[in-house]
Amino acid sequence: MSNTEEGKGQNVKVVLRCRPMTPSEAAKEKQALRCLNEKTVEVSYASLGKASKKAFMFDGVYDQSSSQKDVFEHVVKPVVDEVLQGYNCTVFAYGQTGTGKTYTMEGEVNNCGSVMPPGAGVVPRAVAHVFKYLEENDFEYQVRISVVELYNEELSDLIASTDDHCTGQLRKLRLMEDPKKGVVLQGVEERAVKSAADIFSILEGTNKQRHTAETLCNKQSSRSHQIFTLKIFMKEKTLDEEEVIKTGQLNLVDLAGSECVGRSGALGDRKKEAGQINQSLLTLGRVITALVEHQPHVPYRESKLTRLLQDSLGGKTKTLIIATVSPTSGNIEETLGTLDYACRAKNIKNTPEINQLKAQREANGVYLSSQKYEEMHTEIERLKQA
Ligand SMILES: Nc1ncnc2c1ncn2[C@@H]1O[C@H](COP(=O)(O)OP(=O)(O)OP(=O)(O)O)[C@@H](O)[C@H]1O
Repeated sequence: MSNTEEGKGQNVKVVLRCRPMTPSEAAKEKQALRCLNEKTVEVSYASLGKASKKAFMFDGVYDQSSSQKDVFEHVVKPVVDEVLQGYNCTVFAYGQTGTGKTYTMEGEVNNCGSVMPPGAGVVPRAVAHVFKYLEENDFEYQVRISVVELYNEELSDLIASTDDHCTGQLRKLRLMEDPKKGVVLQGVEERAVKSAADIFSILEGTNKQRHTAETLCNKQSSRSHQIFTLKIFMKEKTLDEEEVIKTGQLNLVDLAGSECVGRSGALGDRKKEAGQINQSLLTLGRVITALVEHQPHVPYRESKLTRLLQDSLGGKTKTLIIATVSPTSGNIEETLGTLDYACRAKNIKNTPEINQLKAQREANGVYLSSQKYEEMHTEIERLKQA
């Protein structure tokens, strides 16, 4: 994602990751997916009794042999670097249940220290990369995180719920429209953190919280969305001793399993699927269609997920989608659905802006208007004292 495209419109970036076969799949199923090169995948399937093949192109294709480190270094690290430059960025994992969304986004979160375990996914690696950068550079910074779960159109604050000492009740949140900030999560806990280790220990708590609640209300992880947000405020001095304030926000989203939607649902057959499907995921599909087809109305307001992530789809945020698929012939219909969906999403255009301000970019950073500078300065001071 290049800075030169700022303000001009930039397509959502979409990469594909295919997980390995499990031993039982390998014993009885055929491989239906083949990576032809680093950007193209070919799928083999039967259509009307005839063997067919179809190729799909993405901004990157990661096959069964790709490691967690490969995916982070090639695809996500450049996005995190943009956040450190003062952009808002979102990374979504989208795909059928069991195809590796949680593995890709979280992977092994426990035991992450200065050396990442090979299984560590996007979240711990992004966190470690952010703090390495902040600690290596000599400037003031503030980092705050929130962890929110969306299930059945109900938003819960997983950090605040952890403080409720395992009552099994999740702290509910409301979405509100703020005239200045747009859609905000009223009362969400944005926890100030001083190190990557602080975040890893919070995530151990939120994961436990999620599992406790899951057992109590018989929730399936494949039906809930999890949104991890990291906000960074940085105060730097230029060579001329001028103060520069940058802020960046990174949203890392592990979506619900896409089979909850079904292909007919994504096309708008609302009646048939009502009550069974995930409203947010269904609306996400409709929002993508509306944006790609340049429809006059984009139905962001029809679900909480799309309201929350409105800026990531057609807005000022830089967005990356990691579509995950299974390689087996048994999952071919879902795989084709994911590939179609992900290909369409490549056509969404965002118009990234630094901090959503008309900031002037110069060699040493981002210069803000004095009024905005004062606003941000006050906000940083407020956060420090909180
Ligand atoms: N690239 C991969 N390499 C090795 N194992 C993987 C990979 N992707 C997924 N797996 C394994 O496959 C299983 C399912 O993965 P995961 O739970 O991440 O799927 P999911 O898409 O998040 O499912 P759900 O929608 O139900 O939450 C896990 O045991 C995971 O460890």
